[in-house]
Amino acid sequence: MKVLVKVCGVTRVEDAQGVWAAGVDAMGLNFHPGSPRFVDLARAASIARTRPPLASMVGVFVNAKPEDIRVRVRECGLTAVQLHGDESPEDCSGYGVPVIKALRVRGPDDVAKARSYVGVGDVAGLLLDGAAPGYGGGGVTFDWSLVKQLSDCGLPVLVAGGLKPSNVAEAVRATRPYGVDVASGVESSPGIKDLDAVRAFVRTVQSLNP
Ligand SMILES: O=C(O)c1ccccc1N[C@@H]1O[C@H](COP(=O)(O)O)[C@@H](O)[C@H]1O
Repeated sequence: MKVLVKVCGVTRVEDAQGVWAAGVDAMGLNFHPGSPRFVDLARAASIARTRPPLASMVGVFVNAKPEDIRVRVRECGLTAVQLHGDESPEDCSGYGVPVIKALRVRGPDDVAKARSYVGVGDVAGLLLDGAAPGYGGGGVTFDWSLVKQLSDCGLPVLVAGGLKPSNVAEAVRATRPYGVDVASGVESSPGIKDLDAVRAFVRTVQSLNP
């Protein structure tokens, strides 16, 4: 199956246009105030208007208030929310769009914990990230061999954390994920996308598709 590409943490309309043109399937808007990729609502809405009709726009949230999430879903036309904090399974519904629950992986127990989100609320996918200090976007990989623990979980699994053009082929071969997600690995500085790197990343993933 085709491996989907999500590029996360776009902060400028011009970057968004270049990212879509590179052929990505999904884009992430980061609503975590602690992130260098944070976008306020007005900026997010203008970036969201660049979304091509069949592409996905995902809002990334960390322990956010449900009403704040719902406002951003509505105002930006988000097609999914990515909950990247300490949200419990009970926190994973009520936004009107599918939820991707992200978990930071230090070892097998964190992957096992991911199973507690399967079949719960609106959880439609799992995302495994490396465990850098902070909540995400830290550019740190994890042990990709752990992904197979979720092979029978019944949900799409995305792999993230420290991916870049030079290692994404290895990650895809090792995990055969539903999708890959990248933030810092395709940037010239935090929040500013390097479109050459985005294109190289997308080309590499596409070259591995059947
Ligand atoms: O990108 C961020 O700053 C961020 C902040 C808080 C939560 C999630 C964040 N991004 C997500 O982190 C992973 C991995 O990012 P990276 O490629 O290692 O930089 C990815 O899923 C982003 O969506």
